[in-house]
Amino acid sequence: MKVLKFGGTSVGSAENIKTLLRLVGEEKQKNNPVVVLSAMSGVTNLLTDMAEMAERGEDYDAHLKEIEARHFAVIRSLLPAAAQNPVFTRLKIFFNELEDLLQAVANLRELSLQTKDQILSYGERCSSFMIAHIAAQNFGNAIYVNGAELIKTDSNFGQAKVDTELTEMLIKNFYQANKDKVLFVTGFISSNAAGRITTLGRGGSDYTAAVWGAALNAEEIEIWTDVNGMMTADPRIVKKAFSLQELSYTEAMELSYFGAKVIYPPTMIPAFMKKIPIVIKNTFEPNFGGTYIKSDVKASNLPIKGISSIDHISIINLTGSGMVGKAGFSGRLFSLLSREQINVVLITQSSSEHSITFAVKPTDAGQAIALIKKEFELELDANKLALPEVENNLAVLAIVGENMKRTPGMSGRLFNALGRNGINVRAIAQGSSEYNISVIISAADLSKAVNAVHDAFFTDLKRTLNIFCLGTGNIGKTLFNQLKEQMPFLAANNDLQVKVTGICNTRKMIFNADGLSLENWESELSSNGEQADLAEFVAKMKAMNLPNCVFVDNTAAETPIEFYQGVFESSISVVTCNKKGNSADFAQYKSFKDTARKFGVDFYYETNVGAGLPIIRTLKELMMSGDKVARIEAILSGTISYIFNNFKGEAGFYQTVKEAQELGYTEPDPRDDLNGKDFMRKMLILARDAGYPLEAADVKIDNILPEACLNATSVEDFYAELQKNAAYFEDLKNKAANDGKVLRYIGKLEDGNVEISLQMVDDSHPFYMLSGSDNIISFTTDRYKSRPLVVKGPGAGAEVTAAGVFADIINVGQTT
Ligand SMILES: NC(=O)C1=CN([C@@H]2O[C@H](COP(=O)(O)OP(=O)(O)OC[C@H]3O[C@@H](n4cnc5c(N)ncnc54)[C@H](O)[C@@H]3O)[C@@H](O)[C@H]2O)C=CC1
Ligand SMILES: N[C@@H](CC=O)C(=O)O
Ligand code: NA
Repeated sequence: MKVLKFGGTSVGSAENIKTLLRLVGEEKQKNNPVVVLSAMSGVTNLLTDMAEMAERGEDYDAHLKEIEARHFAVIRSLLPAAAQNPVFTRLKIFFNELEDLLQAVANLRELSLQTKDQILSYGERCSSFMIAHIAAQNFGNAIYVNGAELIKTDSNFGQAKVDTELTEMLIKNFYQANKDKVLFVTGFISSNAAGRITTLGRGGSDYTAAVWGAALNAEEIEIWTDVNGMMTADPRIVKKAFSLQELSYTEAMELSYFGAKVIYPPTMIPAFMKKIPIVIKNTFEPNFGGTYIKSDVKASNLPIKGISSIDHISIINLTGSGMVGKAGFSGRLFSLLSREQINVVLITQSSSEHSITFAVKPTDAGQAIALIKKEFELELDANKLALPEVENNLAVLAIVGENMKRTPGMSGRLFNALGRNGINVRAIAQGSSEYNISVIISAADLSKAVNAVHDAFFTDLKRTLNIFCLGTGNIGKTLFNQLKEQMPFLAANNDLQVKVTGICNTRKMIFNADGLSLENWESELSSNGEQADLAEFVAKMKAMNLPNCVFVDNTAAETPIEFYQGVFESSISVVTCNKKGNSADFAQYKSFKDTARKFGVDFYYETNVGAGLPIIRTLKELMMSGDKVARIEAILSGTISYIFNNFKGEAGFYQTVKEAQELGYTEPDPRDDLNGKDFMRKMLILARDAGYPLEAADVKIDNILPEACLNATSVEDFYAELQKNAAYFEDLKNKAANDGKVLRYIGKLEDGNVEISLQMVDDSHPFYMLSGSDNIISFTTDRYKSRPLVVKGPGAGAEVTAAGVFADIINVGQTT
């Protein structure tokens, strides 16, 4: 025999009641179930409001009418006319009684807990009476049971404690006498020895089901609700949360205690005592198999079962020598709070015993402080205790699961996820059972924290990276195309989901926490984007407070650089192809690196040198493993490389530069390539990464341009000067060709000195054979002494650059 409990939504409308009756009908084919019912959804709230309105002398009539109307609509829709009358009559009696009670409250302007319980009881009594009668029409042997008469409690109105022995006897006897019937029992309500109505606490209908299940040794207690059982996290916060198949009673208790409202925590106790499985099912999702809460849970490979949270909490800190070695101190403190019904959510105590921190609901904090001041007046006066301090706007996040006990590294994983996302932990508690680690954090960080922690533990799911991208030009656009094409690959092979959560260029900016569409981002940005404002963009990115964020700079501008520092300080990683950041002052370069390290985030800029070629990475790995760079020789301007590889025969210099620009090799301003500045930046960054604290002025640059070209004040003028100076370039070309040589613009770092020079090299030179926009770099190091380590390949162009940015983004993903 099973006990089936249906919650408010499941009894909330005629349509849903039909579904409920079908489910009960199916169960009845096997055995007559006991059916426990809640009030129709929203009715308990209406009753509470009405009681309080009456107490304040306000008019509650509209609420009463609404309750009546909702029940009567169901009766009219689900009962044939001939069968309606007795139900109408009984419900009208209920409503009259309710009105009398409310009138009494209004007259006295006083609402005791006892009266309130009496008022609330009509929610379950009306729904159960009505549904029992509808069921009787469908399958004959259904009866209404006022559960309040069978569940006996103490007189703690509002949260009564069950007299288990007496209750079990009453339930057993009643069931024995009515075995041939389907019982439709009111949830939530009970009565004390004097027969006055008591209630079992909000959510108490689940508890009623468990009490019945335990009394009758039911085969199962089914809790039918409107969600897919218990999930790994609150699905409103974590989109990727998934339903759990199995949980132990303790795990379910811990998860539901901290937030997950799916089941009322005390429900677990009667079920646990008798080892009766609880199954949570979804009335509206017949294909959902249910969450089983039971004792013989299969071994699971999930490191934790879930993350639960409470979003509003205050903490109270007590410090002082008065606590040291005083065995009775915490006893006095917590019995005082419990006596006054202040629920302590979590406690931590420092090992020096100098301080105790505990968490309470914000509404209890003031009273707790007042009580402490009174109780510890002597200690406070003697300065043995400092005045208690309250901190508000906090939240609790807890990871829960029995596997934690067996697996080392769980707390490391939790704190790493929090730390990388810049979430400050105010207090920590681990239950001695090791089923739960709880942290107190700022309420504003809760959503980010739960998502980050979910990603860190449920690694079989796709991890999410949220990227905020500056620049939609040559590189930015290509990156979006590559991301769009590679999404399925990333999902399948890297378990990674990259969401573009913000885009900004010089004109417009747009945001979407769920990810912007990569199909039509351009039209979205131009039609729905707001006016661009970089400071706003960065501020909004921070305010969105998403986990695992990356700030991607695909511009060639100086202004974004000003924001890097603050971005790192907000625990957001930076990926940039913009060389201007790392090639400005050395102090700034160093500060970026130090700040990223301090805040535990990444700073990747592989494309600063040689576009997607693995140059920065290679140098970093050499340095990290203790190698020392003796010399670097390199061709690092893709543009100039292309020009010298194609400025041959009939080709003119001006045309070849134009081609390089059209192929996407040049900087947005091609003068930066031809005047050597871009190359200088790259050499400077390499030198710095190799350990030399150089400034731009330390790099010696050989000019390849005549004075007039260097002085051009616009790109147009520049091109005009190139044309005018054609003879100069022809001359260079011929000189090299006559000697059987080629022109090469080569950078060199040796003994901390950097120079870039124009050279003519013959075929004995290792840099002779290059084509297209090839870059080449040779590292001579302690380890690569007699034969250098060489990296060579296309070092400019939108595809290879965007691919390099893409790889840097993915790398951030690897370590989050
Ligand atoms: N072309 C290549 O082969 C390589 C390029 N790079 C770097 O890639 C970067 C981008 O180059 P391109 O895409 O060719 O430039 P682009 O001129 O085509 O695009 C630049 C984009 O940045 C935006 N932008 C400029 N200033 C901005 C600001 N203050 N706030 C927001 N957005 C701003 C512009 O609106 C535009 O969308 C440059 O820093 C370049 O050095 C790096 C390696 C190779
Ligand atoms: N304009 C640059 C592009 C890569 O950084 C170049 O020509 O090398
Ligand atoms: Na590179």
